[in-house]
Amino acid sequence: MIRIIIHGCNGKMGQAVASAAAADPDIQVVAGIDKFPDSKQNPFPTYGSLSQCKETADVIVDFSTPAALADLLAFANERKIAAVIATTGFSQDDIKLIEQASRSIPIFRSANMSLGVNVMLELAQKAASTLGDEFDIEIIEKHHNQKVDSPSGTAYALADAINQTLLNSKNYIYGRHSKNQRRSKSEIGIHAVRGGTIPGQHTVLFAGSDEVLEITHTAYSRQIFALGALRACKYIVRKSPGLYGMKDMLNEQAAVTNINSDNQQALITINNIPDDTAAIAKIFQSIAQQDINIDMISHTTPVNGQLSISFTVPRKDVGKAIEVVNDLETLLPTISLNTYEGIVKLSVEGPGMAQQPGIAAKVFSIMAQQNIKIMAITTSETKISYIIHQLDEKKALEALMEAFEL
Ligand SMILES: NC(=O)C1=CN([C@@H]2O[C@H](COP(=O)(O)OP(=O)(O)OC[C@H]3O[C@@H](n4cnc5c(N)ncnc54)[C@H](O)[C@@H]3O)[C@@H](O)[C@H]2O)C=CC1
Ligand SMILES: O=C(O)C1=N[C@H](C(=O)O)C[C@H](O)C1
Repeated sequence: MIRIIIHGCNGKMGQAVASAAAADPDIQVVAGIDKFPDSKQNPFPTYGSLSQCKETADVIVDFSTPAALADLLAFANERKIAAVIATTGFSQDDIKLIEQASRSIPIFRSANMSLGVNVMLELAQKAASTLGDEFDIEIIEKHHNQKVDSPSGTAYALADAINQTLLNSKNYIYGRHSKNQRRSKSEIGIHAVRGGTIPGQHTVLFAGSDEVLEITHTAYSRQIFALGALRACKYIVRKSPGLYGMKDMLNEQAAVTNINSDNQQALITINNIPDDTAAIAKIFQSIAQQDINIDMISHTTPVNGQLSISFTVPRKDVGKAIEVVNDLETLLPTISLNTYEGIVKLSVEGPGMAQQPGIAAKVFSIMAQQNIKIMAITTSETKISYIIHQLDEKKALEALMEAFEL
């Protein structure tokens, strides 16, 4: 159970977080803080200031106002509890304060807790990297008539992400009222619309010659932000001091999304190959000439001028592959061959693996605990593949699935 304090609990978002928390069996709201503590009836103690709050908590979640930041950070630091900061409208000095505090406590900060906007940030960066030099970029955000800060924190986050992709070559222009001059190429225009109850909409518009690309995210309720904030609480509570954001959380959660096993492969190891690239090329050329498809390749570093190479081929082609290697013995007399047909290739993959250290350590620790021997390993940015004996397949898969909660 994670115990949270909601800072700004009587506001629109504070109330949305309280409702989402009530429906989450892993979260308990131990207290709320609000400048107007009596403006709502809450099922948890509600105080007018942080200094009155004596409840013990794991995380403080902030949807309040930038003016409350210093007290919030002092409270979290004194109690040594993590903070999820969702408030927007911070100044550069405020952001420095948050960075400073994150040296002592774990802090999660995001101007937008929804999943969609965080995918949108990446889409906008991708579009900017292709279109940015030739297309004009404008950001339009629409929010309810109670919103105080303008432009929205999300609009800034989108502009910053795009500008970073474009090597900070753009400057921001906020509206064009009374500017009687043409738009320059180096601008990102940012425009805020306020009205009614709109929970939040952001559009990035790439306008080119005779074509326009628009990327739009629409929030239909505040629940998406509340659920994102609770997800952030569960993430930040087990972190060491530092500043974290949605990208860190989503990458970590996407570090391993898939585990596959393939028992249609055989492993071939060629030992004592001369440490000569031409010899390695010759081996793979000969195999290719027989139309044999190779999957994994791993090799040892040379010792005494010789190395070993292991690779997998479809089981049906093992006979052909052995013949090829035997035929090479005249040209490469030192080589010797081992084949293993009773093997399985396991692949552990996930798009966030590239940004997440420790996945290989976790995978192979699990294999070690299960006493499973590893016969070959290859990796890509998003995948670790390795060979084990087929008798170990079931216990390896069960242990991996449990450890990565798949
Ligand atoms: N990161 C995200 O995904 C989202 C962020 N927000 C941001 O959250 C903030 C709050 O938004 P809303 O709930 O719509 O505003 P709101 O005005 O409805 O709520 C703010 C609450 O904070 C309280 N408050 C003001 N000063 C305080 C202080 N010194 N100590 C404690 N409480 C104080 C107010 O009394 C109010 O109840 C805004 O900055 C908004 O932009 C809003 C939605 C999503
Ligand atoms: O104030 C709001 O409502 C919202 N604020 C955040 C922002 O400023 O970007 C996030 C969301 O758009 C709703």
